[in-house]
Formats: sequence, structure tokens, C-alpha cells
Amino acid sequence: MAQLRIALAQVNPTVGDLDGNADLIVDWTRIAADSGAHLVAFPEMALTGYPVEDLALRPSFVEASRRALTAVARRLAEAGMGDVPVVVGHLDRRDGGRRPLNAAAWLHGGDVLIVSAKHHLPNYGVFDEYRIFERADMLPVVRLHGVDIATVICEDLWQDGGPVSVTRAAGAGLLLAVNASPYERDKDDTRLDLCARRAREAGCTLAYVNMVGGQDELVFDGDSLIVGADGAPIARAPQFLDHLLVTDLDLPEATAAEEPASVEAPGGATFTIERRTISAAPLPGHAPEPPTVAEPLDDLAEIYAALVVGTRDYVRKNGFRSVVLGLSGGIDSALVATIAADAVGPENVHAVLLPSRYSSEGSVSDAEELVKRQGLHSRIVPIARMVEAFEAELELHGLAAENLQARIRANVWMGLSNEHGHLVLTGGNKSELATGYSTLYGDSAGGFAPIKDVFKTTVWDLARWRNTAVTADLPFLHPFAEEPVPEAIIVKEPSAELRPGQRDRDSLPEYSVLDPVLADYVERDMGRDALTGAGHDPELVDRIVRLVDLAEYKRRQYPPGPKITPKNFGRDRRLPITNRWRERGDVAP
Ligand SMILES: Nc1ncnc2c1ncn2[C@@H]1O[C@H](COP(=O)(O)OP(=O)(O)OC[C@H]2O[C@@H]([n+]3cccc(C(=O)O)c3)[C@H](O)[C@@H]2O)[C@@H](O)[C@H]1O
Ligand SMILES: Nc1ncnc2c1ncn2[C@@H]1O[C@H](COP(=O)(O)OP(=O)(O)OP(=O)(O)O)[C@@H](O)[C@H]1O
Ligand SMILES: NC(=O)CC[C@H](N)C(=O)O
Repeated sequence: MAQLRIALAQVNPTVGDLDGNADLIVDWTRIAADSGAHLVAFPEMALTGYPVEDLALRPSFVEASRRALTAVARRLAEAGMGDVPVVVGHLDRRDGGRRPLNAAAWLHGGDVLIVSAKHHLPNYGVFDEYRIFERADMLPVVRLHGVDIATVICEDLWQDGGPVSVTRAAGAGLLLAVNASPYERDKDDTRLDLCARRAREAGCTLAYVNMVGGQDELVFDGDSLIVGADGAPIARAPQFLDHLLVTDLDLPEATAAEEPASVEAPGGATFTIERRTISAAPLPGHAPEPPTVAEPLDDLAEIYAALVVGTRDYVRKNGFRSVVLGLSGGIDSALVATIAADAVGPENVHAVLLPSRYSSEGSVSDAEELVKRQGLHSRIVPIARMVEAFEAELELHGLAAENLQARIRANVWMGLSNEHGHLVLTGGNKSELATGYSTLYGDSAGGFAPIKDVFKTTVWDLARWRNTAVTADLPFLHPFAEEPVPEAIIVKEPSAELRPGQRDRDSLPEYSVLDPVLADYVERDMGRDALTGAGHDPELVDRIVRLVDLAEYKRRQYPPGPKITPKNFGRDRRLPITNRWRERGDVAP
């Protein structure tokens, strides 16, 4: 057995920032080298950021990634770290290849030692990798201090018949997987089970390094981990934090010489096994340190963390320092304000209170109480006179007049955004987006929508959770002196306050009834028969399905926001806007 100290660098790259990401790789390799690591691994496409989407189709970007890779290898050596092998994901191409490769390279001694690429290209949900990448059929096996280490890339763990299935035959003593696996509810448990199963299949220890941070609608939660050959957890990194997971592993020394050269996987693909040996100085004997095993966050904590990290990184990576939002005294904007305060600091959150002639008294006083508790900037801009001035020139009635108020509010926060450079946060939740319960170019306007993938019932749960969260355990939360969301906001009846006495439940079913139907229809794609078969009231199903179907055009125009469910309104769910299909009962299969 050989004892290797492995460092998994759970880092937060930015898509397209090759220089910044290269610095990240050099900086974290320095920390890993200082901690005595024999091998450092970075996530899938850490050098380019992930996902690069159609940037991959631009030859100039592919070439820049290739140049950046060789430059990083050289920089590491020049900085005295050439003897520490580094595994890093990047964008590459094969000579004469039709499309680029989602690749991973071993860097050592100032050079690129070997480049492999992903075999299984995910093409479902938020992923589109068939569109941009070419698949590869090679498993790299690198001998380091006598241990054969195989590397695979993300989806290759999730599908059968890929390089993982030939890892045992290749005689690997460690399987290293580099990943960019976006967060969704409960995925941490799925990944742990998957890694355990694949470690048993490969017959060796498996080290899994994941990305952290937000990229448009995706949030990467880290949660890097190591499991033994029996699938038992050995080490685990905290979720949603930049982290270097350094672990001492006892690994079997290789016995096989150079065989086999290729292996047929179940399912028919043949993988060539490409081997390299790193001649490294004898292992420095350091006393093994106990592994770090972080506790996964509970459900509400991880959802909230995903919303904060997604919002923080969207704001920061797009060059904003501050945000503006309409604060109505309702629960949605209260939760968005709180997420924003956690994400960018209360001193960078600008709340605008925009009472109209129909606003309740609590609308302003509850919003003011939240502003005080959280230390936000705020101003009151009454809209009644603006509405009157508009109506003096253009007479509007009923719904048109109601929506005018929402649109005038949107003009105010877009004006403040233009004037002061704040990003506008939009407050709609998933129940509203599903049913179209928002005004186009009104409350649905803005730049980023932190809770667009959160059902209304979960909005309340999150507000309650945040009020009792122990911020000392969660470093991404702001330490408010008081509960940040006033109880009066949590318990009040939801209302758009666009006409006297308006309540959400005059237009929509109670959220406790609505949300389970929406989850089944939107997230599980159940048709009408399946929905009624699952026990939902047929009349209610018809009403809700109709609302959802008719609101597709609104969702297409909605700002992006962090995905936290298996199916978000965004890249996960792509439906035609122009669409005459309506769910009806008794349709033969
Ligand atoms: N297929 C299509 N493709 C493109 N555009 C399409 C379209 N169908 C309609 N449209 C356009 O959309 C317009 C209708 O949409 P829109 O103007 O939004 O108006 P609409 O959906 O009719 O009304 C907004 C609803 O949301 C409620 N709301 C508003 C604001 C806040 C809240 C809250 O929860 O607090 C609730 C409000 O009470 C009302 O029930 C049409 O006049 C037309 O211009
Ligand atoms: N009086 C107001 N002042 C400032 N912003 C407002 C006002 N009324 C509505 N808005 C904006 O429009 C958005 C939509 O209103 P909506 O009523 O759906 O949300 P909410 O008031 O936050 O929550 P709830 O739906 O629980 O009442 C709000 O989140 C807020 O950004
Ligand atoms: N980058 C990838 O290949 C991600 C796909 C994988 N199924 C995941 O979500 O973890």
C-alpha cells in the first residue's frame, strides 16, 4: 500500500474568465502543495467555467482554452509546483475533430502529461452537451508513487457502459472524477449513493471533486467527497463553500505492467487505456491526518444557501455591487430582500416602498420594520400621483388599470437601476410563474429572480427557517441582531394589492392545494389522467393545467433565477409558446 495525500479543490470559476480561473488554479495548488498534497484535482472545465454553452462552438475560445492550459502548466512549474501533479478540466479539441472536447488534463513538470475527454455527454434537463461536444473513448491511467489513478468526467459516473465500467479491468487503485454537478434538492444523497455504487463497480477508492458557485440559473454546491472501494464514505467537503478537501488515503500499489491496452465495456464501446508514469521523488513521510467529514445541510438550509450563492454570484460575476427591489410588505419581496442582504450585504440592498391608493397600512409599516431589522437602504416613492397622471392621458379600466400600477412600479426600480447601477431583483415565486399570476413588464420585470424556482409554500418555510438559522454554522449568512423577517409579514394573507380588498385566493386555489398539483404537473410532467389518478380533484386539475399552459409566454420573458428543483422554469422545461395541445382525460396511451 502507498499513502497518498489527495487534495480536492472545490473552487468557484467564472465562465469565460480564463485568466482569473488560471489564477484560481495556481493559488489553490499553492495551498495544496503547502499542505503536502501529492495530487491536486480541480472540477470539470474549471479552466473555462461551466457550462460554456455555445462558447464551445467558437474556435477562438477553444484555442484560448488550450493556450491557457499549457500556460498554467508552465506557471505551476515556474512557481516551484511542477512536481505536484494537477488534474484540471478544460475545453480542448482533437486534431481534425468536428466538435470540441469536454476535457481533463494531467499537468506535471511544466507540461501537459495527458488529456482525456468525456465519453457520456449529458443531453437532458439543463444539459446540451451533444450539441457542442464530441465524445471520447479513452481512459487515462497515471501511475503516481506506484498507484494507478484513472480519471473520468462527471456524466461518465452517472451512465453505465462508460469508462467507469472498464476501470476495474484497467487495474486502477484510485478513480478520480472531476465534476460540475449543479445543485438540486436532495441531489447530495443521490451523488453519495452513486459514488458508492461506482466505487464498488470499479473496485477502488473514488474521489469526487465538484464545483461551487453560481452561473446564471445553475448553482454548484460543492459537496466533494471520497468513498472507499466498499462504498463507505471517507471524507466530505462542506456544501456551497470554496474548500480544499485534503485527505490521506491508503491505496494499493499497481501490479499490472502495461496491460490491458483496450477493454470492451458492457454495451459495446471499446475504451483504449492510455498509461503514463510520473516519476516523483519518494513520498515524504507525513503522519496521516484524520479525514474531514462535513455534515450535509438539512433541506431548507441547502435550498436557502443555493439561493444566496446563486444571487451573490450572479450579481458579482456580472459586475454589480448593489441591488434594488420593490418591498411591498408581502412575504415574497421580504424573502428576496433577506436573500439579497445575505448575498451582497445589507449595505448594498436598496429597497423601494411604492404604496398606491390600494396599499394596506401594513404594506409600508411592515416593509419599514424589515428594513430596520436588516439595515437596508430604503426610500418611499408613492405611486398614486404617477398613476393619476398616466390615467389622465390614457383611460384604462379593470385589469388594465390594475396592471398599470405594477408597471409604474417597474419603471421606478428600472429608473433607479439606470441612475445608480443597481441590479433589479424580481420577486416572483414558482407558484406565480406557473400560473401566470404576475404582470408582464410590471412585477415580472428585472434582472435576476432569486425565488423563481421556489413554490409559495416553501417561501414561507424558508422565511421561518431563516429567522431561526444559526448563522455561526453557516458562514454565508449575515449575522442579523434580530429575526430578519417580521412575523407580521409571514402570517399575513397574500395579496397583490392592485384593487381594494384583492386576495390571491380570489384568483388562485389555496397555495397548500395549488403547489402539490403544480409539482406533479410541472416537475413530474404528469398528464391529466395521472394527476387525477394521483388523487387531485379533477376540476382543480383542469383549472390549474389551463393556467399553467396559458402562461408559457410570460415565463419566456422572465429573468433567470437559481434552479433548486429537478425541473426549473428555464433550461429544464422547454415548451412551445404557440401550442394548441391541452391536457384532456381518457386519452388512450
Ligand atoms: N401568447 C402570448 N404571447 C405574447 N404575449 C401575450 C400572449 N398572450 C397574452 N399576451 C400579452 O399579455 C398581456 C396579458 O398579460 P398581463 O399584462 O401580465 O396581464 P394579465 O395576465 O391579464 O393580468 C395579470 C394578473 O396577475 C395578477 N398579478 C399582477 C401583479 C402582481 C400580482 C401578485 O401576485 O402580487 C398578481 C393580476 O392581479 C392579474 O390577475 C396581454 O394583454 C398581451 O399583451
Ligand atoms: N407597495 C409596493 N411597494 C413596493 N413594491 C411593491 C409593492 N407592491 C408590489 N410590489 C412589488 O411587486 C411584487 C409583486 O407583488 P406580490 O404581491 O406578488 O408580492 P409580495 O407582496 O412580496 O408578496 P405576496 O404575494 O405574499 O403579497 C413584490 O414582490 C414587490 O417587488
Ligand atoms: N456536468 C455533467 O456532466 C453533469 C451531469 C450529471 N448528471 C450531474 O448533474 O451531476
